[in-house]
Amino acid sequence: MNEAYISLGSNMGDKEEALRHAVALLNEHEGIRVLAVSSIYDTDPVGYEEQDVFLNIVVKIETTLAAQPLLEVCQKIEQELKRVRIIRWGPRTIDLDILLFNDEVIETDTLSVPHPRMHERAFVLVPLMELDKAIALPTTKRTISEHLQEIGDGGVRIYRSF
Ligand SMILES: Nc1ncnc2c1ncn2[C@@H]1O[C@H](COP(=O)(O)OP(=O)(O)OP(=O)(O)O)[C@@H](O)[C@H]1O
Ligand SMILES: Nc1nc2c(c(=O)[nH]1)N=C(CO)CN2
Repeated sequence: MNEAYISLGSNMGDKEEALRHAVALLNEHEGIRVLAVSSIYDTDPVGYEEQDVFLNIVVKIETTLAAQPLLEVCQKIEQELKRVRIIRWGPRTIDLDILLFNDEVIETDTLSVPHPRMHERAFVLVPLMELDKAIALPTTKRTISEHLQEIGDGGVRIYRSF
């Protein structure tokens, strides 16, 4: 059995509904069980700033899937939510990123784990910290709380519990 952490973010339409739907779809997959979900956080956009605020969460899962098939499930969920939203209620979006997969370091054309930008993103570290403070990145050998101390909380604030 593998253990993984996935970051989910949404900044269009009914963001909370998109997060809840994506978590339900993950949990409905026969090879995936959602073990824990962080609170929902309100986060200012990082990178391209001329866009709406995000809601972000992190989930902890156990899975019989290897990392690459797990990525494919995440991408299918992204497509599914985009497709449904566009048809029914206009554009919506959701992003799923694999943060950690066991304590493995994976570097392929399609997948980098740990996610290469996770340790510089408060919208990832703050919710992840809620689930597991002590976990260390196999690349930097530093804990989530050490990385968070370095970058600060970035104004990330709790929106509500999941
Ligand atoms: N750990 C990972 N989790 C999810 N996708 C990954 C990961 N590592 C590499 N990728 C690749 O990244 C691509 C997704 O890129 P996308 O344009 O959605 O990036 P983004 O989510 O906007 O930005 P960022 O990667 O900085 O969060 C996927 O096609 C996937 O193959
Ligand atoms: N606050 C926040 N900013 C972002 C996010 C996100 O999920 N939350 N995702 C991005 C691309 O993956 C880029 N910027």
